[in-house]
Amino acid sequence: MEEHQNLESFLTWAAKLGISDSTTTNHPQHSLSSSLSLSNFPHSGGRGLGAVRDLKRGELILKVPKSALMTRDSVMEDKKLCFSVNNHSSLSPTQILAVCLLYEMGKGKTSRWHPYLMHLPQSYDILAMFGEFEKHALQVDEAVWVTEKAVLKAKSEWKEAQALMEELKLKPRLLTFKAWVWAAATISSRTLHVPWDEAGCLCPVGDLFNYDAPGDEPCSIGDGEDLLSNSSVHVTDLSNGGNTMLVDSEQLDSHSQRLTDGGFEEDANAYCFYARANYKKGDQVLLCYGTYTNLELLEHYGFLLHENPNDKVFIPLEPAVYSSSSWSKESLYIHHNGRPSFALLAALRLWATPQNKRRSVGHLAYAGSQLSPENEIFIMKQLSKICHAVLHNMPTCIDDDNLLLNAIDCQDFYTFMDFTKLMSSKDEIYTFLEAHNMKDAHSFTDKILSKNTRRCMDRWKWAIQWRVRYKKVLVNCISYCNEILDSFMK
Ligand SMILES: C[S@@+](CC[C@H](N)C(=O)[O-])C[C@H]1O[C@@H](n2cnc3c(N)ncnc32)[C@H](O)[C@@H]1O
Repeated sequence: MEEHQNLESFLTWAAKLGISDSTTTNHPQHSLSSSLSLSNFPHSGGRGLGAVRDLKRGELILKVPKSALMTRDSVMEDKKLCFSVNNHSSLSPTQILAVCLLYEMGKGKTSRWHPYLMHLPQSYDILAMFGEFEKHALQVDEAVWVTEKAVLKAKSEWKEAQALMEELKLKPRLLTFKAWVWAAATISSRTLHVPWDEAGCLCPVGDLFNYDAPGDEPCSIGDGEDLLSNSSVHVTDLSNGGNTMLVDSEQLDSHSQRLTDGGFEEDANAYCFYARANYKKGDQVLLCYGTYTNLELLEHYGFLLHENPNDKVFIPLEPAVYSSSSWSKESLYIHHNGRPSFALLAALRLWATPQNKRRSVGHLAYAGSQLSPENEIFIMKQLSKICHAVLHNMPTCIDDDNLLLNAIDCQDFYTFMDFTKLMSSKDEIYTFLEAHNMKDAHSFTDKILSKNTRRCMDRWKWAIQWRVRYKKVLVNCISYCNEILDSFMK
């Protein structure tokens, strides 16, 4: 009830700032009055925006005036903050935005954005906050390494910003690493790209759209993988570790040739959001924040997609594969459907060609052509062998992972243990039970209801879901190789 009232006052506050989903120019009392409504979508993002009527692709559905956006500039209209920030020029734009956010939080009810700040999540499940145990549950070195790097980065950025935060006399609870992680996660998962600030902006109401991957919409440019990855114009400056939600060039509506997602429009002096598809009344209205692999989604947003057309799986390759062609390491991967990337196929074909013949067939390999049946058979066997080896070296198999996912959903100790008994490898589950002091029915029942344990289990679940997707891609790649090999036998 209280939450509902808070929500109402947030949307009334938003309407006063001119945030509106209405296409007419009258000033509604409530920012969501004619196109969208706030709803819960338990299987795709939780809180999100739904269509209150049928929406047409390309239709303007939400407008957030510049004056309502929370940016470094708008927060730094506060003279004291501005003065102090100017003495700390070595901090990055994202670090400064994090300080601005914590500074505004410290103002409590006197903050201009108080109703908005009250609606931000209180905690996040972003990869950087996965604990030691869940990190290892990822099982893939590359993924564990990404997590470790994210934690180290957050720690060093927090330390660098300490002097400024102390100078601003932030309350002790806002000076903690926990508070910093909260601010960094808010920025990582909610900022939108703006052309004038690489840290991006926080956009009240506009940041309630949940994510849809590019590539699924009706007029996408097919699955011309390498073409597609180049056509994604990331407007954000990722070199700064910034991670603003953005719009891809491939989302240009083929009919109207205008963006079907959103962006800041100078003419309107507002952030404008457009329907990216036709929606029926009641559907969730989604936004594409960019092109992400599942690991990147976990790292920056704390979720993954079971069907992610942009997922990529990297496998260990011999150094000679990397040096056999000029393709970058990042382009040598396996697609979500198990197909090797264009570059991986070409690099393998050249690698399997005797060095003195590579020059003469290079043009064919770079054009994506097979070089000979023998060459193709050899590389398919090699690729399949690598995938088998990676799968074999993982501590658990997909069946065990699925049993583990079922066990994690259990609230009852005995059902939990029934699933465990079916697993061939039980180490992970015992380590978890031990670490959380849940080894018998009594302590299990006690702990399973605690918020902290539930959160740890939810994160553990994300980690397992990620590695299941990873393994499935490898299994699909093996099937792909077998299909090609079979076609040569006919
Ligand atoms: C910009 S916010 C979207 C609104 C958010 N659901 C809220 O309650 O404020 C982005 C966050 O929403 C969640 N999210 C967005 N899209 C999702 C999806 N397709 N599946 C699961 N979670 C999603 C993730 O937690 C992500 O970090």
